Amino acid sequence: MQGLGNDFVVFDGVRQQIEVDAALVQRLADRRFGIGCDQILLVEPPRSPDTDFYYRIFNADGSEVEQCGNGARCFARFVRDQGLSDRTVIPVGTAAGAIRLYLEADGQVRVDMGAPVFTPSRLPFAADAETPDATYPLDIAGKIYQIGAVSMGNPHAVLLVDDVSTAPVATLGPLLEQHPRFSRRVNVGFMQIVTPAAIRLRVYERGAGETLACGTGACAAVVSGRQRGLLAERVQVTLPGGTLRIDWAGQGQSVWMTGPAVRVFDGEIEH
Ligand SMILES: N[C@@H](CCC[C@H](N)C(=O)O)C(=O)O
Repeated sequence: MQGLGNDFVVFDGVRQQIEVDAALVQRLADRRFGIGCDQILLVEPPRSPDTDFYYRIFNADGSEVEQCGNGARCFARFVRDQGLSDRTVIPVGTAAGAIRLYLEADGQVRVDMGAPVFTPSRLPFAADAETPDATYPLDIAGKIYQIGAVSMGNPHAVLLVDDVSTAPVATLGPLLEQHPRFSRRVNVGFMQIVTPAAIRLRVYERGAGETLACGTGACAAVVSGRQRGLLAERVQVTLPGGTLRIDWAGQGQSVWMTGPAVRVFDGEIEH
């Protein structure tokens, strides 16, 4: 499946027993020797009575993580297409808490991603104290960059750039992803503000490298832009793979993400 070109192998772990480990994920995610994907998603039975499913996410490098926005939209499309659910509103448990997926009449999927978290220790990010705009100076290879630090269930660092097309994603991305102040690594967003209602964004993802789109990255960028007083409540986020709509009313409120989710092919894996 794919959401704006951020691609996934999705497993039905409700009807079949599946053991996923890092070696299997790395093998399947390999674009030359495997199927190829940015993340592997696992649909599992619910772990609490207020949810219909449990959603697990593995990066291409084998690491299991807390949240994935584009994957959440694909998750909704998958459980409907596979006949695992006939609902249009689907509550789903994740390692980062419950989210709600809404299958819209026009084919788009809208997701209540929950409220962002700014407390540095909850990303985790090493900082003396939380700042009002959630930005922090960070020394990267001897140069100071001002980054926004936001958790959308998973950790994000957001940098402002003048032009995303020339942003140093391939060089600065990995240095920031592995920065020692982010003890569990971090997803790195490079955000260009076009107008208060439109941004361009590229994301160097933890455990996957630069992807064509990152849903939680889009949410984190809009939240960080709003915390800095630069963005409106509704923002069109243009990523290399397409456009997402992100809505965030402010502190304590859920971030809403709306966009497409596409099944590319079905298959069986022999083992
Ligand atoms: N592509 C995703 C995010 C996947 C997880 C991320 N790389 C992490 O390690 O937190 C999205 O659409 O949000």
